[in-house]
Amino acid sequence: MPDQSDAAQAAAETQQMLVECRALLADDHFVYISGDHGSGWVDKDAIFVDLQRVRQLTQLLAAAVRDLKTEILCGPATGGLIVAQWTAYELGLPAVFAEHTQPRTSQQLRGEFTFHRGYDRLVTGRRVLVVDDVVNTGLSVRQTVAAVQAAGGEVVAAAALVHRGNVDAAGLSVPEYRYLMEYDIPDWTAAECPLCRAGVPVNTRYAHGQDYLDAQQQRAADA
Ligand SMILES: O=P(O)(O)OC[C@H]1O[C@H](OP(=O)(O)OP(=O)(O)O)[C@H](O)[C@@H]1O
Ligand SMILES: O=C(O)c1cc(=O)[nH]c(=O)[nH]1
Repeated sequence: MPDQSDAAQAAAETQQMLVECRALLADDHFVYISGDHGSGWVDKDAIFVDLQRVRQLTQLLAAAVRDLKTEILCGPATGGLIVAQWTAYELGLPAVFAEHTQPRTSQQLRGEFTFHRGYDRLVTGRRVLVVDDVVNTGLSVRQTVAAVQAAGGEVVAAAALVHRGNVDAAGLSVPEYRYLMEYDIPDWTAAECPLCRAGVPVNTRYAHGQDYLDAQQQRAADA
């Protein structure tokens, strides 16, 4: 376990890098992959285009998980895949990814994460670290954990660059959960969203706003 001053230093460095690339968005109306809504968004796409920054962030994450005696890393595609691969490189370990190949439905913005490409065989009997870029409701990590366990892997922990403040290790179904920084911005289920009630337009440039509006239209057409 990294000591507290190292963790505080890593959080400060992470926050500074995310502010520099304008990845921390607030005071708007976003739709998340879980279907929840919120006023903030961690724009990981602004991080991933700068490989020096990805390298620095994943060096910090690697330092935070080095003691876990992991044998292989696994992330949900797409953001988790990128962070899992770069972190694995820093640790000198292999990495695989889970992906959602089922199409989006009018009820769900995406399908479930499962293994393809024979990657299930690479986690069988191994100590696995599940890695995501941002953990919000934890749905993506939980589905990835379930895929690893179904394949006979042992999940030792989950790790992320950014924790949105909504879930803990128990909620992720993992023994330990480590992250570099917390960005705790309000979010709600779609039904309880005060921004919807106030008529604030959904942001369609970032996050999943456009898919949400398309699905709404589809439901109206199906009714
Ligand atoms: O904790 P959760 O509620 O599951 O939310 C977090 C997930 O949402 C994002 O993925 P997203 O589907 O937005 O995009 P991506 O395909 O670019 O990773 C992010 O990369 C995490 O995987
Ligand atoms: O819940 C999500 O989908 C999510 C939230 C967030 O802040 N950033 C992100 O990339 N995904």
